[in-house]
Amino acid sequence: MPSSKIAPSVLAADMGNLNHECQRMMDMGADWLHMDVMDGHFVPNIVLGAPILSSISKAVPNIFMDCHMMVSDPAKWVKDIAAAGGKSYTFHLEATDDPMDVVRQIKATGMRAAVAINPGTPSSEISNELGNALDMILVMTVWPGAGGQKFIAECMPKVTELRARFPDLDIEVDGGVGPKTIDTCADAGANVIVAGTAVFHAESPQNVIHYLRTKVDEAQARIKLERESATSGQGTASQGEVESAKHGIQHGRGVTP
Ligand SMILES: O=C(CO)[C@@H](O)[C@H](O)COP(=O)(O)O
Repeated sequence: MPSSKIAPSVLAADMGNLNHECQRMMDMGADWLHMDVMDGHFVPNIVLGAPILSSISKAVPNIFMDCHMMVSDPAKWVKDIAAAGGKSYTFHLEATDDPMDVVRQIKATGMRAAVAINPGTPSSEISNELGNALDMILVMTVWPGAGGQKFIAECMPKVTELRARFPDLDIEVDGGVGPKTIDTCADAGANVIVAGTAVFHAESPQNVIHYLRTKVDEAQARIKLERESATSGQGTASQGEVESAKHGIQHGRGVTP
């Protein structure tokens, strides 16, 4: 069962104080920091880049930079982002005709490899061969390019389909995700949660991070139970079993946060 990971999106941070903002989120319990890199071509905006990421990785110990590359030429930036301290490299399926080659180049640097799909791209575009070569799939729940947009709930069936096909893969959602939309994401099977506005602009980012994590852990326990019931031929897990799985989480048993 993939563990929950909460990744505040730095796009919503105070851009003049990035080192401090990243450290603040680490102190508040973030697992990863989601770094949106935009080239002004794949999307209309220009944000971040390897020199800035390098500076952050030197200033913030133990940071895990989850780099979301909204760029037209994904292979071009692989080595630079790795050298800057990137730990995970997500490129857009829409930006390349040869995703397997980009994955190979990412893996050669030691980074984790991930593919993102836009709201208009069906999950069937991710072949089994590609999915099995990845560490993570990112299902965009807004059109990429800006923070603070409205969550597109119609993307959720893609998360459900991908979770069924790749039970152990990290599946990330990004865009308009926060306390009001986490249930639908978690129930569909997402375990990596990117949240920009909802976390950085919260009165208590710590509480929001904790809430998002709890919702994912509960849903993952339920999904696991349902999968086990289905494979053991016992049918669907009873409501009592689901409740007891949740209880285990609330009391810190059985599930690693
Ligand atoms: O990649 C993107 C937007 O292109 C996201 O990472 C946003 O930055 C998420 O921001 P919120 O919708 O959570 O404010």
